[in-house]
Amino acid sequence: MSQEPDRIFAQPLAQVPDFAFNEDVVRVFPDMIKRSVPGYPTIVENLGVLAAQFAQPHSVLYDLGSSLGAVTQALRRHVRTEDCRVIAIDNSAAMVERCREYLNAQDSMFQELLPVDVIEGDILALEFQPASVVALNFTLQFIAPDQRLALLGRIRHSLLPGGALILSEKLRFDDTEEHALLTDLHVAFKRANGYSELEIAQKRSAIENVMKPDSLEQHRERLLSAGFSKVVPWFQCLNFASLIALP
Ligand SMILES: C[S@@+](CC[C@H](N)C(=O)[O-])C[C@H]1O[C@@H](n2cnc3c(N)ncnc32)[C@H](O)[C@@H]1O
Ligand SMILES: O=C(O)C(=O)C[C@]1(C(=O)O)C=C[C@@H](O)C=C1
Repeated sequence: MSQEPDRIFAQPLAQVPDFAFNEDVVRVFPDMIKRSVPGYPTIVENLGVLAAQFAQPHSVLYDLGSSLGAVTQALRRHVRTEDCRVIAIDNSAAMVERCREYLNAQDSMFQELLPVDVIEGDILALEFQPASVVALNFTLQFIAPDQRLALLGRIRHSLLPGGALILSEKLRFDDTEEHALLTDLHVAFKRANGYSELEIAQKRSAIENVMKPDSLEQHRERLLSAGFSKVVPWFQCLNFASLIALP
């Protein structure tokens, strides 16, 4: 389980392909996401702390778009509620394979962790079981915009009283100046983490067709349309935020 530094976009590419969660990305993903998403370690750890407040006995905790299982590991570090289990799901075979290795390593280091199932599958086709916590940590932005409301509706339907959806996303801003300022500051964050101008530019063109961020207002309105009763932002660092949505 070697972890490599992210150099995926370091060399000039004749044509930048669309970003995909393939084996090359899997190899560098922990480094990539930490150096690309301001606040990522804080969000992940506190997602576990939040989840412990919402977890209900005898229920499922979902990690949707689990990648290498960082959120699942945080859930297992913090949630002690009786008879809960985690279902982690991702449609990238390479991510799922490596995620299982990481979780086996966590199992061998700690006792009495929540049981976990790691499923290779599409969250749009998932039949949800009654859930107390659903985490969508930087996953909804990769779902086609016209599928987002239906997915959130199905999540809302599966949530038990007292549970919560925790949704983290990159944001866009309707105010042009605010959008430009926070985009520039995000570029400065990447530069400070060692990414070159070339890496930043090529990554931008790789993700622009596959990742479509919404504004905070769009998220709030869509969550309310999906049947959630309350939307509470609990974290924002530059143009990345995390929200709690209550059933
Ligand atoms: C930015 S990563 C999520 C990061 C991860 N949640 C974390 O906190 O480390 C987005 C993930 O969503 C997965 N994904 C995208 N669309 C999906 C879908 N329809 N069904 C399942 N997984 C999906 C991708 O394969 C990728 O691993
Ligand atoms: O906006 C960017 O440049 C990003 O790298 C963001 C982001 C994300 O938010 O998920 C995009 C793809 C990678 O998974 C890691 C980070």
